[in-house]
Amino acid sequence: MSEDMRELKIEAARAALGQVTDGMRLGIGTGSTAEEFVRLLAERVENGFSVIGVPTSERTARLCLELGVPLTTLDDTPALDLTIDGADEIGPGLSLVKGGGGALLREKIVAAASARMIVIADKSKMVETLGQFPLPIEVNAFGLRATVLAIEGVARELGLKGPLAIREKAGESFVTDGGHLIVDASFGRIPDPRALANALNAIPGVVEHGLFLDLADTAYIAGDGGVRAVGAV
Ligand SMILES: O=C(CO)[C@H](O)[C@H](O)COP(=O)(O)O
Repeated sequence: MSEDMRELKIEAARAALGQVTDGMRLGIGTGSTAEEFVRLLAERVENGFSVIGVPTSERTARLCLELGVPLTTLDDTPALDLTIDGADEIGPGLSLVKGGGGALLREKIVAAASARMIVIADKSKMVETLGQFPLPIEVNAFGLRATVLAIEGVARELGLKGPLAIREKAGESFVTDGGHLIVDASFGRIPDPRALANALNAIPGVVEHGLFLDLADTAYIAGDGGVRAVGAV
């Protein structure tokens, strides 16, 4: 990642930090942009700021523990004030594609348990139509081939085309924190994300998918001209 790109992620994270107030219960996202947020948050915590966070992945949990950000679980703290997370694509109405880092299931559970969700990203994530980034679909390993066939079936019905790939890491199937697999669907364009989300939700082997609809309230998008807020501020 270039230094300029990292700087944009830090700027977006800094804007989101401005919305965090003392005592908040936070959902803490996953990915390189969310990690810049964790680093900034840790500096505030070191200076006496009191927050408690629910991490959306083991990776984020490790970074928080390393930097001294206090953590809790959703079982102990089931209602959160604010979740701050990155995204792979940000489309119309703050519809999102998430899951590039494979944490979409916990990310969605945490976002849904939060009163508010702020997305932080550099400007490259803004798109007119979702789908250029392959859509991550978390699936149960049991019946994988049947589930892939079912996903192909709903895609066909919705006029979507494009290969489905089982995600791999270091030559092995990638396994999520929840013990599931990820199917990356390269549809290219998803004109009706809601129809696709509903159809995927109806497939038993699909655990969750990376379409985040009606979850994000605000996005801080960093570009050359500074940080732009989209949505409610
Ligand atoms: O959904 C995610 C992880 O599951 C991330 O938020 C998404 O992949 C963006 O990551 P980055 O900030 O590194 O671009």
